[in-house]
Amino acid sequence: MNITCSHKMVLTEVHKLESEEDVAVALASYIYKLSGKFTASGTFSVVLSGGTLINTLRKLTEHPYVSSIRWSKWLIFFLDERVVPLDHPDSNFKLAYDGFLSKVPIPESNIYPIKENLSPEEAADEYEQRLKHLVTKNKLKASPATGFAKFDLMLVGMGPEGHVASLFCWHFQRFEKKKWVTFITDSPKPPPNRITFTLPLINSASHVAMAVTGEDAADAVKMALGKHANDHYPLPVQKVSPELSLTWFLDKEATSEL
Ligand SMILES: O=C(O)[C@H](O)[C@@H](O)[C@H](O)[C@H](O)COP(=O)(O)O
Repeated sequence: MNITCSHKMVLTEVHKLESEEDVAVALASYIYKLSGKFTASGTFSVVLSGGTLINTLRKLTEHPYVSSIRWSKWLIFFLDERVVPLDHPDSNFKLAYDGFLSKVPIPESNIYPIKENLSPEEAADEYEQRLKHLVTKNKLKASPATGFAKFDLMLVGMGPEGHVASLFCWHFQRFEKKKWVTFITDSPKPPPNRITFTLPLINSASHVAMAVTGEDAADAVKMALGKHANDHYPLPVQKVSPELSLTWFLDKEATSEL
């Protein structure tokens, strides 16, 4: 494991693990400990990505975690979402529900999917307004540094060309400074219509865990963590810098270019 501090004093830990199974085991243990810390005195707000991340969470649905986590204190949000009905095969909510949420006792009222039957722009605005309302009602913390909602933990996956959430390299959404949630109608990863948290919202979180596995990710991992990291036109993943800690969970294939 490597530990470094960036200029923003973000603690960055890199766990280089042998296999995807080891990543799932290490991620579950990390989330369990963080959940214990937050739920001892309040709620634990968790933001989920789509993609392989949901399957990587599988250990949380098993012994010992399934019966020892205080699930009733968890609040669930979506880092990005495809603008499709919630029961559509492309929906991140459906993916998360089938693979994780239906297997743990988080109250339904603590889960915040996007609203259906809206355009991408309307869906992004509606989600942003809902987050702002939750901050006003003190159900979500706010970052004193930025005023944006301050989620306790974001669980983030990375695409092979270094995208996170639905913030893609050559798309302007990655440069958004004011909005909390924005939209894209030409996502290079299908389907095209999506909403996504913006970087300022992601970077207002307390903790971010990046779970990345497989050979496809190796080049982007090298760009982000290698000795000669590309600072000229950084990949979206290189701009992830939460308030307290950034923890990478990588398997052998993902670190093969390091
Ligand atoms: O809706 C989505 O597509 C995801 O939220 C997306 O941002 C995902 O996390 C990355 O593309 C990594 O996906 P994989 O883990 O499947 O490589």
